[in-house]
Amino acid sequence: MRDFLRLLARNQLALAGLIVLSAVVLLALVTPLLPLQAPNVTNTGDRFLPPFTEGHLLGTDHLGRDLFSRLMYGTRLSLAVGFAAAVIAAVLGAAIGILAGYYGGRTDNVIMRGVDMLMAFPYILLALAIVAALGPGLLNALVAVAAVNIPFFARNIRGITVGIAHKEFVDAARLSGMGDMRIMLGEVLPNVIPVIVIAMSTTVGWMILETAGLSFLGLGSQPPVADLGSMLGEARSALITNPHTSVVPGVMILIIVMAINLLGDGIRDALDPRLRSGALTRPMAATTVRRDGPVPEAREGALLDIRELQTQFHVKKRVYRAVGGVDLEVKPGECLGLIGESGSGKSVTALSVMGLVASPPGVITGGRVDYKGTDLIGARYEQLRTLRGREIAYIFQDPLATLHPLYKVGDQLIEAMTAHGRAPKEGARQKAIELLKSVRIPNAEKRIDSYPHEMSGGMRQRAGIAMALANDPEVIIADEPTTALDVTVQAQILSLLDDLRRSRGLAIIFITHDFGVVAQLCDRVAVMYAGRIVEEGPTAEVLATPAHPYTKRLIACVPELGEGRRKLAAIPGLPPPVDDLPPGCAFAPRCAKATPACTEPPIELMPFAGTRAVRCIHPENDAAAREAAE
Ligand SMILES: Nc1ncnc2c1ncn2[C@@H]1O[C@H](COP(=O)(O)OP(=O)(O)OP(=O)(O)O)[C@@H](O)[C@H]1O
Repeated sequence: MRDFLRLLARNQLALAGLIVLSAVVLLALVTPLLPLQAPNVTNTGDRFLPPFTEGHLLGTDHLGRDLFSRLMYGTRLSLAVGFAAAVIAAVLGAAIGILAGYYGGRTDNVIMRGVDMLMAFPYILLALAIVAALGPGLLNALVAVAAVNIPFFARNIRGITVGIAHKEFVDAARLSGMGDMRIMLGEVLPNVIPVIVIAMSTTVGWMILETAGLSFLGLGSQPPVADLGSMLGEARSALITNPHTSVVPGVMILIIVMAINLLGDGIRDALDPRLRSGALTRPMAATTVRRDGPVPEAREGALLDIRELQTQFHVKKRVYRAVGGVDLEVKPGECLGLIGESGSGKSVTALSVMGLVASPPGVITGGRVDYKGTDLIGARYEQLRTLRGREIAYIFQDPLATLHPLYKVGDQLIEAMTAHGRAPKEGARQKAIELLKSVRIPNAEKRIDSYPHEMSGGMRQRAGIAMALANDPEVIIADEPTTALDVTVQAQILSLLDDLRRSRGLAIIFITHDFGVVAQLCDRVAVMYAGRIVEEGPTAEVLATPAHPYTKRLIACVPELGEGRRKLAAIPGLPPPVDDLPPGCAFAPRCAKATPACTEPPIELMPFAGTRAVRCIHPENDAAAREAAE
């Protein structure tokens, strides 16, 4: 709540709306206590007095009634009716939406078709029809305004409930024996409340306007009682001769509705974390590049050479240094493992290669990614587009997130092959079947016509690999492609990738948390911590004699079969937040070997034991590694 208020207060327009609305509501609440003239007492001798006449701050209306007093009482009534209508519409609409979305099937059909029928009428006609049936009066106007707004809430909430009703936590609640009502109130409702609040805050202004509209037509508040709409209606005949009688309620309606809308927008932004972080802004086709320093030279012999890569996220005034100067290279036919704790920057490094980090908020602020002599960081979007998928392909952890749920796997494979215009459309289906066979999908001729949801997790992952292979790429970047799979399927996929790189000379960057996978597949391994490479070298050497204390602790965390008595040595503490990295070695606060020198910047990646590199001034196994190297 405190966070929400802080965020709301940061939005100056919303804050202005909040202040104005609070002032109006406060005045409306204390109106009966103020020494105002009676709002409904007529005095025809004082008709149409102009504003600032003595005793009448805003003048008088056509019956000589004090406009200031009528304005205050009218505002009170309009606000009460508008808010009441909003609450009624929100409660009933949300209840209808939750019931329809939760039960689905026939219940959903019957309820939503009823809602559709209500929505098929122009809303003002519907409101007029309801008031005509119930008779004019403020209470009936309230019922009418609430009724015409119920479908808006019902549709919104139903849509969200449909998504939530099939989530795992709802299934878990069902399995724990909870009844439908308890699940709806305890599991679904808390998840839709922010949406209800947002919808209410943005619609309450309409409802005040709609009530004012009905009163203006004489169907809402009845004389002599004033609300803002009826005041406008009564002032209609004197619009030209005595404009102040209409300007006074008109300006008040404008102030209230503007304040509510500004506040509503602010509430929506503060409640939605994606809007705050810029995640909902449409990302650009390629990551923004803002390199201030010199661009490093590429090294000889590498197919893909990442040099001093720096990628940051700029969220408002905060800078998240997700990748802080990463150096990696991979040669044809080589597999490089990239390992590190969650949040260490592995995925952002991989996505930066092809400019796939969402901008905003992502920005590449330095370094070079060299592919066959081309600097991909500085490349134009058109150039990146021709290379994406065709020369450098990705395999992601969750194939469901990359496969389109509405298209058959085969069609998606064919699209991947023909998108770059390399493969002719004829014969593409046959090639797709061959691709599925090459990734060992059984019964590929039939499976090509399956939708992603009809395949098992392992099959989908293989289909993802087939898509990555569709254009015979030179480099594959695999971001934890086996984390979600069981060990047998994982082993099959790893041996498949191993075969492919040997037979096709593919270069693979394999991102993982798992040292077992690294040992099985990778020639070399790079260990990442807090956005930097802390150790790099041939896999067997790094695993046998880890040089960085972090690598050593990371390996010690891996359980070993048959070593049930060994105590797993968890690393104390947590990685540092990337928007507040410590100076010097980022691992120092968690390292048993740390000395004051470790906290003095900078600590470079230094050559170690011939073939390796380590970013540490007190490396482990120093002597052993040197001996092994000799
Ligand atoms: N949109 C964003 N805004 C701010 N920070 C972000 C954003 N996206 C990623 N980050 C930060 O960048 C850092 C690196 O994230 P990244 O996804 O590369 O980690 P990772 O090592 O791949 O983790 P995992 O193994 O869990 O996938 C993290 O600290 C993350 O919080």
